[in-house]
Amino acid sequence: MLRIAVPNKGSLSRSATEMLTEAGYRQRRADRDLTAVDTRNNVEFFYLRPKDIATYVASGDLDLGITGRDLLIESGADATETLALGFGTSTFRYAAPHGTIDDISALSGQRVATSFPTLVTADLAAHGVDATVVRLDGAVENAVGLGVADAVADVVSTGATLRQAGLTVFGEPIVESEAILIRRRGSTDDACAPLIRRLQGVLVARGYVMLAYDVHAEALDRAVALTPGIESPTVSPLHREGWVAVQSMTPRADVHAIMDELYAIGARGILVTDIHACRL
Ligand SMILES: Nc1ncnc2c1ncn2[C@@H]1O[C@H](COP(=O)(O)OP(=O)(O)OP(=O)(O)O)[C@@H](O)[C@H]1O
Ligand SMILES: O=P(O)(O)OC[C@H]1O[C@H](OP(=O)(O)OP(=O)(O)O)[C@H](O)[C@@H]1O
Ligand SMILES: [Mg+2]
Repeated sequence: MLRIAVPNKGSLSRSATEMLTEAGYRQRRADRDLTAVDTRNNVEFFYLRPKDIATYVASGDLDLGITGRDLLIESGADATETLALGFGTSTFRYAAPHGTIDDISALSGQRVATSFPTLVTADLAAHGVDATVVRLDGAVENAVGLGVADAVADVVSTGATLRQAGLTVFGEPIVESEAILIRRRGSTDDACAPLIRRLQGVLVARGYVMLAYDVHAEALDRAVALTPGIESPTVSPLHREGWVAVQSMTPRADVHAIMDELYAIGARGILVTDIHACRL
């Protein structure tokens, strides 16, 4: 039976469970459940702290796991990113009170509070900066105001927490993070392939819509250039002389602009439908 690690709480938990449900897997019934067995698909899910997931996957005790890219780097575990999952996006950044530290080199000799000490120690070393890393468990934005640090390095999503604490980011983002699917380094177990393919299918179903329209055959080349699809669009004859019907998978983010352009070249009956599941 395939064994998969899923975040049990925190920012990634709900979206991870939703994505697995969308991929056709049975998930836990209650938020407090720590395991769930999907007998139909022969998969067992273990709900774990996202920070611990890389450790379980690297040891080989679990086959695959969902965690954050920043957490994988912080863990130093022997696991690799297999698939970016498109949710839980954040940046990991340095911040300090406005008008104090505004450059990574200025961290020299200063104290940096973080709950990601491995990641921050490595980044400071990469910049040749000798600073003291203050290890905290969370709420690190308070550390400067309370006097235990001069700067922080933390997850930034909306930036609201930093603003409230009177802190401003500086330097390039240390990590651009999102939820990722991980597996043990060097693992080539074929048993993992169906789950990976299903999650890829969910990403495509979420990222694309099915676009259908009618267009005069004379404008077909221009229409197909706008809607090339993934392989190639389906073109079928219409009863109406000189007209064809086109069906094409189109990136969701672009669909309204593409519909405007299709209309402008004479396409009509333009319909957009969601894709519920997909295997390319
Ligand atoms: N707004 C956010 N706050 C914290 N982590 C976020 C946020 N958005 C995305 N993430 C990602 O979620 C992961 C952290 O999840 P984790 O569950 O450990 O912490 P959390 O969401 O802060 O929960 P808690 O601190 O309550 O345990 C990281 O990969 C981080 O990049
Ligand atoms: O940019 P924002 O949208 O404000 O989000 C970022 C904040 O959210 C997280 O804290 P969390 O709520 O997880 O608390 P914690 O620090 O105790 O982990 C993170 O550590 C930041 O503090
Ligand atoms: Mg947190």
